[in-house]
Order: sequence, then structure tokens, then C-alpha cells
Amino acid sequence: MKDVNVGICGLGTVGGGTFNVLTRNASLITGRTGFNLRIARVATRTPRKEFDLGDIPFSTDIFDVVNDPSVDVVVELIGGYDTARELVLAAIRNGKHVVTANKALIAVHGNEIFEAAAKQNVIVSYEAGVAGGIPVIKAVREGMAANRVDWIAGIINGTGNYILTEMRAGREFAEVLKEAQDLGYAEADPTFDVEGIDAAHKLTILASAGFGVPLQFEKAYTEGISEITPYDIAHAEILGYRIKHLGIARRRDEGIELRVHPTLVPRSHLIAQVDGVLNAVLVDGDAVGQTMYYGPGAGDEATASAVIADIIDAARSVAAKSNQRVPYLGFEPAAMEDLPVLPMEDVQSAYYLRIQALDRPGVLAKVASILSEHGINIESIMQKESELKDGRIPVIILTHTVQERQINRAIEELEALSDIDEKVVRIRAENFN
Ligand SMILES: NC(=O)C1=CN([C@@H]2O[C@H](COP(=O)(O)OP(=O)(O)OC[C@H]3O[C@@H](n4cnc5c(N)ncnc54)[C@H](O)[C@@H]3O)[C@@H](O)[C@H]2O)C=CC1
Ligand SMILES: N[C@@H](CC=O)C(=O)O
Ligand code: NA
Repeated sequence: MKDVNVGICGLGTVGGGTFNVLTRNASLITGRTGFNLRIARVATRTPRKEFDLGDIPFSTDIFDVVNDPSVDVVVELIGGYDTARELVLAAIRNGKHVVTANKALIAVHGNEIFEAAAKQNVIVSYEAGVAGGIPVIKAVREGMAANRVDWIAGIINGTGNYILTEMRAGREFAEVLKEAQDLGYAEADPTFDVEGIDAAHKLTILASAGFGVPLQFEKAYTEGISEITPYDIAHAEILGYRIKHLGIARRRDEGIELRVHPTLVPRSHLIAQVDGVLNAVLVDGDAVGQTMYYGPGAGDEATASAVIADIIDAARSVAAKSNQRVPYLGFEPAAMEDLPVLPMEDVQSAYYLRIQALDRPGVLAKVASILSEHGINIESIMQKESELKDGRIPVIILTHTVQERQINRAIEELEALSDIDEKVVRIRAENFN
């Protein structure tokens, strides 16, 4: 039986999970593929005693893996931008297929990496990088290949969803973040999780694979969950909504929306039920309609599941001595459309507004009049006498869908009123129509 040789770079959370699943399920994988996935070399900065490498060659220099002539598939699981980029480009130069879980690398350096890989005709795959163990890249790139994809929206950061879920149950942000780190869910720098950078990396990749546009991470709008308060979580619930951190990409005639931010979603929608480290991605195609992909977005073996599926695809190519591959971003390069990313002011959304107003007669009428002057219709309004504190009372408003430009102008005017002396809190809302 043929061996396909795999070299693993990085033996942390995902590397460790990959090693364990590859070892534990070796014969099952052989039964599915007809060849033997052999771990030919492992490299990581610090050796880990809990993994019994037996006679597998080990080094602390990851470049030993890409320079090992026996290695067919290089698996990059070190994370980060720079060294990972050098490593992957070196592997490609050496004619090796590459599997990575590194969405930061693909979102930022993917255009360059795919161009280099195309010249060598090697596979570079990244399923584990987007929504962890959920095979969503396979679904969008291959399963939905017949469709024009119109929009994609998803919970695509496990750490953030874990934090929002636990906050809803009354727990503190900082305590839950520490727990997510201990469980191996968070990025090396957890601000990537809580400030939406990680979700923007993943959304950038999803939008490219769905719409056939180049990767444009630098143009994505990114807002995290660090400003979300228990008060807003509770009041969204009263209005029939749940706050989720979403990545949203929408194709419009003028360009694409590419945005990551906390979002009110109807509590009755399936996506509102997605809790903890789970992720879910909604993809709308013109032929199939709305589809949803759901499962663990982070964690050692859950992520390893996607890494190994990619290794198997690359290994099939090695075993068959074939040069056939699915286009990196689902479209042939000549068919990619360089659609502009629309400015946030052009985005269309509904909004949740929390206005801290002085308890004076006529304030509500002034607020309603400013919104109306800007063409903003109110879906619901809530003010509770019991919340009067220090002479101020919160007014909660849910608007109909408008352009972000209209809301920005209205908020400027609201904040200029003498009856309002705090910043207006604004959270976008989606109904997925
Ligand atoms: N943890 C998770 O649930 C998920 C992580 N990812 C991605 O997978 C990648 C790895 O993440 P984790 O396993 O969580 O990180 P980790 O920090 O647990 O593991 C990284 C490993 O690589 C080693 N390493 C880093 N730089 C190195 C270098 N220059 N030379 C030698 N060894 C080096 C580290 O010593 C460590 O053992 C990242 O790109 C991450 O974004 C993707 C999906 C889920
Ligand atoms: N830190 C990421 C890991 C997976 O991509 C997350 O929490 O989703
Ligand atoms: Na995935």
C-alpha cells in the first residue's frame, strides 16, 4: 500500500489534535482512501512529552519539514503572519502541497500564496481556518458551485460566541475569556477574537470563495464584542432578539458589503440558538436558497477534523499522481471579479439604539422627530420608569432597515441635543431576508 508522507509544523492545540486523530484513526482513513497517511516529520518550538512520537523524526526548526525531500504534504499549524508566510512559500517552492489552519495568513497573504502555488501547480488548502471543524469551505467552493452566492452571514469566532453566551447567563467577560483561552479556543493574541479581527479574516476568505473576488482583508469593517454590555444583551432579549457577533458579506450591484460586528438576530431564527464555541454559517445561493452549516468552530480535535480532510484531499492527488485541483478560491483566476468593497455608510441595516436621555418632558418627541427627519422608521420603542437613575432614563429604539449614512447623521443630531449627554449606543440588527 502506498504511503503519503505528511510533515507537521507546530504541535500546539491544533497540531496536537491533528497528531492524535491521524494516529488514532489511521486504519479508518486508510479504509477510506486506499493509502497510508504517514507522519514523516514533526517540528515545533518546544517538544511535548504527552505525544509519543516513537521514531518519527523531530526537530525544533520548522524549515526542516519543508526541506525534507520525503515530505509530500506540509501542514502549517504554527499561526501568525510572517514566519508562516515564509514557511508556506518555501514549501510551495519545494513542490509540496500545503494544508493550513491559519486564516490570518490566507486573508492577508493568500493572493500572493495562491499565485505562487498556481505556478507550481500544488494544492494549498485552508478548511480548518474558517469555522474550524465545519466543512464550510468545501460546501461553498464545491457544494454550491452551481449557484450565484448572494450573501453569507455567520457566527465565525468560537471564542466570541462562547463569551456572549456565558454573558447572557450572567457571567463576567474577563472570566469567560480566560476560560476560552484555557480550553485552547482563543488566538495567541485574544484581541483578535474579541475585537473581530479573527472573524474578519474568516469573512474575507468566505466572501472570496463565495463571490469570486480577490482577498481584501484590509477593506473589511471590523467591530468586536468588547463594548457589549449585559444591559444591551438583556434588552435585546426583551425585544425578541439575541446579540450575536456576525460576519456579513453581501453582493450588491455596486459592490460587496464586508463587515463584522455585533448584531441583533431574531430569537426565533436558528442562528440565535447557536451557543458556546459552536459556529454557524448561512449561505444564500440563487438556486438552492438559504443553507446553514453548523458545528464546532474551535478546539483541538474538532479543528483537526478539517485539517485532516484537507490532508486527505492533497494526499489523493499525490497518490493518483494527478495535477487536478479545485481552484484555491473556487473560481479560475481569470473569472475573478474585482468588485469594490462598499463603504460602511452605504451598508443597509436595521439598528438598535440606546439613548440615555435626561428625564425631561418632550424628550421622546424630539428623538422621534430627528429620526423621522432622516427617514428612519421606528419598529419599536421602549422606556421604563423603573430604570430612571441620576435623572436619566434609557430609551431603547429598534429601527426599520435604513442606510448607515442616515443613522450616522441622526445620531450626530441626537448627541447634540441638550437632553442627551452620553454617546448613543448603536448595534446593527439583521432579519436575513
Ligand atoms: N485553537 C483553535 O481552536 C484553532 C486554531 N486555528 C489556527 O491554527 C493555528 C494554530 O493554532 P493553535 O494550535 O491554537 O496554536 P498554539 O499556540 O496552541 O500552537 C502553535 C504551535 O506552534 C509552535 N510554533 C509557533 N511558531 C513556531 C516557530 N516559529 N517554530 C517552531 N514552532 C513554532 C508553538 O510552539 C506551538 O506549539 C493558528 O493559525 C490558529 O489561528 C484555527 C482553527 C481553530
Ligand atoms: N480563535 C478562533 C479559533 C478558530 O478559528 C475562534 O475562537 O474561533
Ligand atoms: Na472549516
